[in-house]
Amino acid sequence: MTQDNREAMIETRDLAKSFTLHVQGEVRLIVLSDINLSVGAGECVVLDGPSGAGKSTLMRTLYGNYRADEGAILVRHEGDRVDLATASPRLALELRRRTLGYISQFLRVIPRVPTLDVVAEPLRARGIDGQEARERAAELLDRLALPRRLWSLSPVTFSGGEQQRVNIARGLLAAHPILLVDEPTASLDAANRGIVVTLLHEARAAGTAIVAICHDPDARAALATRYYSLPPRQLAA
Ligand SMILES: Nc1ncnc2c1ncn2[C@@H]1O[C@H](COP(=O)(O)OP(=O)(O)OP(=O)(O)O)[C@@H](O)[C@H]1O
Repeated sequence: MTQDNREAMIETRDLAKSFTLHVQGEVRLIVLSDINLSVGAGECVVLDGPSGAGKSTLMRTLYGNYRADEGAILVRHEGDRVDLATASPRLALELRRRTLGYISQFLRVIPRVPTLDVVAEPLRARGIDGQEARERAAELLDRLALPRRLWSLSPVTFSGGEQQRVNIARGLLAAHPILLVDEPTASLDAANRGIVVTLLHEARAAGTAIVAICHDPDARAALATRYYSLPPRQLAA
């Protein structure tokens, strides 16, 4: 099934983003222009384009970390269609809590919080009881083969692959209907890559719409239901 015969969960309309380099003579870099991307429930669209094409910039703009210069980011949120490009900070936060998840490549956490609580936090933020949230976090950490002896420790000192699995568990636990995933397998060995691919397949089967950046050829092929090529970039204005 393609995006044409299902309703978009997230859709951009003529999205544009540039950066102005204030300390470098006000040079303006046009990174994204005319981005029209539409992702339906159960799809995984992998972003395509050479290094510097703007894949990470698009992900950050879709999540609202970067403000779009032009265009719309239409997100299906609790039965409504919301434009994240113009949403209030309060609505944007609510969207992130319930609808739009982001699994970034690197873990950023408050020091001293145990791993189990780091993973359980998105459920707690939705008002789910601490015990239940921790039990669900534990199931996912088990599936991701993160040793139990690490669960009571802060992940700040974990290895790259351990941190990545904590990040993935945290990002998947809340089962957001839309998931932005940046290099989900970059730091993982083959066995763990396989587990992550399976978990993302399960999310898709449950109807999650996924946008991913993934350089690893095997993981890309396993994850993608479709590719989106970023249009060629204009040079500085
Ligand atoms: N915060 C920023 N300020 C200024 N320029 C930026 C900023 N973020 C990204 N850029 C520029 O935007 C362009 C696209 O970068 P981006 O990281 O989105 O590319 P990418 O396709 O993800 O590349 P890669 O595959 O190498 O990770 C680059 O030329 C980069 O220098």
